[in-house]
Amino acid sequence: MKMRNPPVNSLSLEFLTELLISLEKLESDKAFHAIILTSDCPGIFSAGLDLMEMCGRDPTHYAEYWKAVQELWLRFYLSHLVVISAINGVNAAGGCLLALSCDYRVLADNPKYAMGLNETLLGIIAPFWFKDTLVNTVGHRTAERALQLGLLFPPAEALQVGMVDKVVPEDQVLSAARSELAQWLAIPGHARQLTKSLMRKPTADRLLKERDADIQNFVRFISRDAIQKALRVYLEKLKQKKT
Ligand SMILES: CC/C=C\C/C=C\CCCC/C=C/C(=O)SCCNC(=O)CCNC(=O)[C@H](O)C(C)(C)COP(=O)(O)OP(=O)(O)OC[C@H]1O[C@@H](n2cnc3c(N)ncnc32)[C@H](O)[C@@H]1OP(=O)(O)O
Repeated sequence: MKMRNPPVNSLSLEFLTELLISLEKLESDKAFHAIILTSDCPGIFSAGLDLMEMCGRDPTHYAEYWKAVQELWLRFYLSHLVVISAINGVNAAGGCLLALSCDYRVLADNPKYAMGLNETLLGIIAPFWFKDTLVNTVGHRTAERALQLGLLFPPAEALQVGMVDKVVPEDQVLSAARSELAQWLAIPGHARQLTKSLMRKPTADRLLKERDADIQNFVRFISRDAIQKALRVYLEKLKQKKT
């Protein structure tokens, strides 16, 4: 699955919906057993959630957007398919969450390709299920420091803290993902799927039990004047980089 939403693969409502539909199609076709998730945007895996969806819109839109973000995470996190990410670019926040929801992560060795949950740098907060997904991957202490400081880890550090499983030269990222896949596909499917569910269901269940409350929290939080201002300032900084 090659993500293509130029220029930065930001996860707009339309793009989230496309990803969700593609994933559902693959999952319902018995011929498919695995997905390699990668990007078609040079140097960028994903810039994360689309800030334009969270800025200057009305509460109904925020609720619809957040429901789609939840849906995509639940679907990826609990997918019965083997999902491996071949991370071939910088990967921030919501994009990093997608990669963390995969079964295995290969990252291209380029110091520009940092990844992490950098929400605090924007003046916003990673929700509990983003946090839980990171804790499940790198452990509590590393997650606490990474989340508070909004750290984006370059490849060597991402590997060292366990945020990715392998770092390879840029031109080998897809072939490394394919080689890894062979090992996962050699395991009897039902045993691997049930084990994945055993490991992940408690984390997913927490959101499933509190989905509506989580949407309401998001809408309340994102609608605050101070948060809207912080997001506008951040977007402005991104645009000013060019001048
Ligand atoms: C109580 C709590 C309850 C609930 C929680 C509440 C709320 C918070 C939850 C929210 C969780 C949020 C998750 C997120 O994912 S937020 C997004 C974080 N992403 C980032 O910080 C990345 C920002 N982007 C960049 O750093 C760079 O763009 C990047 C990816 C390094 C690429 O750099 P470059 O190639 O130089 O490209 P540009 O910066 O020039 O960008 C091109 C173009 O794209 C626009 N853009 C970039 N990122 C985004 C984005 N995430 N959304 C929308 N648009 C984006 C950028 O502004 C440029 O636009 P232009 O019009 O100038 O061409």
